[in-house]
Amino acid sequence: MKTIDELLADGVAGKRVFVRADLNVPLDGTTITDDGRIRAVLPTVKALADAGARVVVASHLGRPKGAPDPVFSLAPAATRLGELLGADVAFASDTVGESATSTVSGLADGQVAVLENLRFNAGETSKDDAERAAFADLLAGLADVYVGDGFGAVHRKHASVFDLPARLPHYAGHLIATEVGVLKKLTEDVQRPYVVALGGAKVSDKLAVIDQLLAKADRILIGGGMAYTFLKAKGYEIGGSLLQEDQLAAVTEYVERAERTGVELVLPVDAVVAPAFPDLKSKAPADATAVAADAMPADQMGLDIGPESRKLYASKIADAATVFWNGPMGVFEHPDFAEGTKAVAQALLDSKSFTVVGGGDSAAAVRILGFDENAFGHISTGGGASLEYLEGKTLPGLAALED
Ligand SMILES: Nc1ncnc2c1ncn2[C@@H]1O[C@H](COP(=O)(O)OP(=O)(O)O)[C@@H](O)[C@H]1O
Ligand SMILES: O=C(OP(=O)(O)O)[C@H](O)COP(=O)(O)O
Repeated sequence: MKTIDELLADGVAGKRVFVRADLNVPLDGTTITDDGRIRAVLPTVKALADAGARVVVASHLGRPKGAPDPVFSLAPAATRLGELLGADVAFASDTVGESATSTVSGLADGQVAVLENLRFNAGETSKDDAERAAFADLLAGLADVYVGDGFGAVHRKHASVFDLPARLPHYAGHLIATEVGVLKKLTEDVQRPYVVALGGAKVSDKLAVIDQLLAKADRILIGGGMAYTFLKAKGYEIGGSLLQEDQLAAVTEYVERAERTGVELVLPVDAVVAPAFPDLKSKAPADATAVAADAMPADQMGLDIGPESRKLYASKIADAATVFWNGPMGVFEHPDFAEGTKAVAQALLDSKSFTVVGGGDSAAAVRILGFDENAFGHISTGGGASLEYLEGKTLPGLAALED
């Protein structure tokens, strides 16, 4: 894989360089609540701009449905990128249309532009190769060189991640090079006990990775939204909690396989429940109570691991040599459901292990809840991406950067 250092050594002055970033930041309206992913791509954008490139930054944000949707505009991220760079950043109000074309052709050497959300175009995420290729052709028209630096999206076979690099000279940016460098160590030479803590809301994606992780980790702790599919599979009432019905049989098999192979698969013994999903804006009290995992009322939903689970998970992390954690244990954005995530973050810091925290929301949670991000071994900008890398999968966005 060629890195940006080679590109810079060859000279990029005057060239249009397409930087596929992951600027998928958490938003409260148009306010960015954590800008970690924007800061993470700064070294690449700055190095290119300083070298006189015309830098075209592109990203997805959220999961719009292949058409423009103002809720998912990248405009706030473009503004923040400009503030962090200390320079004006142009913003194109579309991705491959008139605004993008004129914005890119108006760039002077050393200037930066951000395109509107890639996922406003159905071709970006299409499963149809031809539809993706057609969109990648349009993107390729905007640039001379491609730099892949959106680590959080390298597990997606999307046009800007997978198809576009094939059409342009391509290089890995600083962020991807750093992320892969750290995660590679966890696949090659992991110190044991190796504990993996999983949570979050992308339940379907994350349940699927357990299949491979069972062969790699010594202990897997299950929290967040995915816990309830396990509890349901045990026959428990889970009320209105998140449920991945089509994976009930798979999780039953995971539990059996873990028992057979001596992997500890640890489930919550209690949960913090409430009658409805909390208001994350007002943060009004949510009528939360802690109940045993096998006593969840049918008219409530599980929104965090409970106090006994917090102690249990901390004890399972305490003697680890390596911990990989992806996915908040609960709806940490609301104070009534943040304790599980806080307890796991604290347990990582209290252990003497090498700690890796992965995922946009997990990394944001660590910072928003007041932990010192530098106290962790590595904070990865990708959750699904780092998990799939640790599974040993070939990631489309990394394969596409190979020579
Ligand atoms: N029990 C739960 N029910 C619903 N949402 C949850 C639950 N636990 C955690 N979450 C949500 O999971 C989200 C993060 O999930 P995800 O995107 O999978 O993590 P990451 O970005 O770290 O990979 C957070 O916004 C949090 O509110
Ligand atoms: O937030 C992301 O992934 P993550 O939640 O696994 O860290 C990436 O931006 C990828 O987004 P996607 O899961 O909508 O493809």
